[in-house]
Amino acid sequence: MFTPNEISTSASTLFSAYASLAASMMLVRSMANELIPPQLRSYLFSAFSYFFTPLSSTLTLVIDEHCSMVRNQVYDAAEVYLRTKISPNTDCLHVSKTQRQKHLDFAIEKGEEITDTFENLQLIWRFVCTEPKNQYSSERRCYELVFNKKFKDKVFDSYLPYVLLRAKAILEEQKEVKLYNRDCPYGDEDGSGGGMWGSINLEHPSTFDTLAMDPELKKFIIDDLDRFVRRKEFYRKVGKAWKRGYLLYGPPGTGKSSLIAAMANYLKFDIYDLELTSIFSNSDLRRVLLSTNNRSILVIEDIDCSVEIQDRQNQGDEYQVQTRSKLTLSGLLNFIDGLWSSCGDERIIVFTTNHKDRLDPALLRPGRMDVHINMSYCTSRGFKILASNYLGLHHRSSHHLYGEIEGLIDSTEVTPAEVAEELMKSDDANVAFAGLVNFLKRKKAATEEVKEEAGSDKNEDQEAKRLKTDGNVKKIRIVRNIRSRGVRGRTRGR
Ligand SMILES: Nc1ncnc2c1ncn2[C@@H]1O[C@H](COP(=O)(O)OP(=O)(O)OP(=O)(O)O)[C@@H](O)[C@H]1O
Ligand SMILES: [Mg+2]
Repeated sequence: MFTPNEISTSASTLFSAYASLAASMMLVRSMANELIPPQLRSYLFSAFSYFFTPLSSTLTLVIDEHCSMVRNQVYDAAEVYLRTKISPNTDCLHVSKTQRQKHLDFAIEKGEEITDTFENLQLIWRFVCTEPKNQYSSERRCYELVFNKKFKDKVFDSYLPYVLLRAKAILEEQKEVKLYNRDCPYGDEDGSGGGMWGSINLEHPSTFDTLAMDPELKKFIIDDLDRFVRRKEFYRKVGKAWKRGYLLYGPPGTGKSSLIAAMANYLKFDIYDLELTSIFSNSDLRRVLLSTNNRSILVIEDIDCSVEIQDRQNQGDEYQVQTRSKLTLSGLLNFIDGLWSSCGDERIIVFTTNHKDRLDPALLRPGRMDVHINMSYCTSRGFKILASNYLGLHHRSSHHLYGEIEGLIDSTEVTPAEVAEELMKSDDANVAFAGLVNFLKRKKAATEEVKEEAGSDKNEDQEAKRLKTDGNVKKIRIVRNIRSRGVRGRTRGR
């Protein structure tokens, strides 16, 4: 133990030692200033600082907004990722929302810090903005990521890849599916200047849950889409372009367009709705298709009506010259194959038609449209989905007309669109179901009548053929007249 006297003596000794050290330092410094040239002096000073400053235990990564002229993906990912890490300690935030956005966007203010933890490792993110150097340059923005040096490898190998992946997933979740078409060729609604394609948000509410289809077919389509999106490496390995073609065929109102919307909503892929009648040449088509993005669905509706189907092989030279610059179906198919082979990833193309039998065989060739989907008339299994969605009736036992409707639907050619329309007529299940039963009965009767007429026409033709071979033309005319009068009479009488 020291006495107060001893403490005071030691303190004054220490103070005088420090004072003499400081005086000698000043002396050395003033001598150095006189003797050593300024450049050498500054070099010695930095070397001195290097050796005598305590070593920092932290490492700071600077993540700039741009690398050369292009955006830095790590910066963009950090911006998205950090939105989900805003803590109650954050003092200032930027908040924004454009007219088309469904959710609010947050961003931290310059100078703000966000703390993150990853597998017991603590990291600090700091948003830094530096004023432009002159009027020609712009503000420099970057994130600084600060952490303990000894975790450098973990940050590079695990944390940063994790941030990139998380940001991608967050963007996917938030993505608003867009519908592009060429009706407004002066840019999209965000004002981003799409040029060839204008876009609006796809507001189509169709999903696989709302689609009235046989459950097996629905499952097959979902599985096929899932397999397609996860097979990037497979396509690369086998040397095939990463694309998939679907041909949807069936009568109007069976849900072809609804299925396309459901696919887009499921995959979060944008839709490019291509009206081929607005394309006049192959070069036009090339320009338009090259300006579409990856992870999208290119849709060509009513393909049988869109392009004149020409068998080019059978045309003369003159014809070839005339049509060289025009768009033909085979030109379109060859181009799409070529385009996708050279650029573009994760592309889906969908053709729809009401008449599969009228399509060019080139389109149906194996390998061209990978999946052919028959969108058929409504079945009792499809009705189950509609009754559940429209009226909340999930079982046959939930309404006394349910069973009768199922029987009628399975024996009548009625589209899901027609059934849906009847179900929408009232919120009261009794009224809606009674209306549907009436509609189905009328439809069934009309269909049977048409079949009957077709059958009698067929018989008539067969008989006419027989009479013709007998050389009795007069008799043919008589038979025809009698038959047609008979049929008309029956029809009117109903
Ligand atoms: N399979 C279905 N499931 C649920 N709703 C359907 C289905 N099919 C049709 N609908 C209803 O009918 C409407 C019209 O259907 P959609 O436009 O999808 O038919 P489409 O097959 O594309 O007809 P088109 O050949 O005339 O283009 C849809 O908006 C939807 O309300
Ligand atoms: Mg359609």
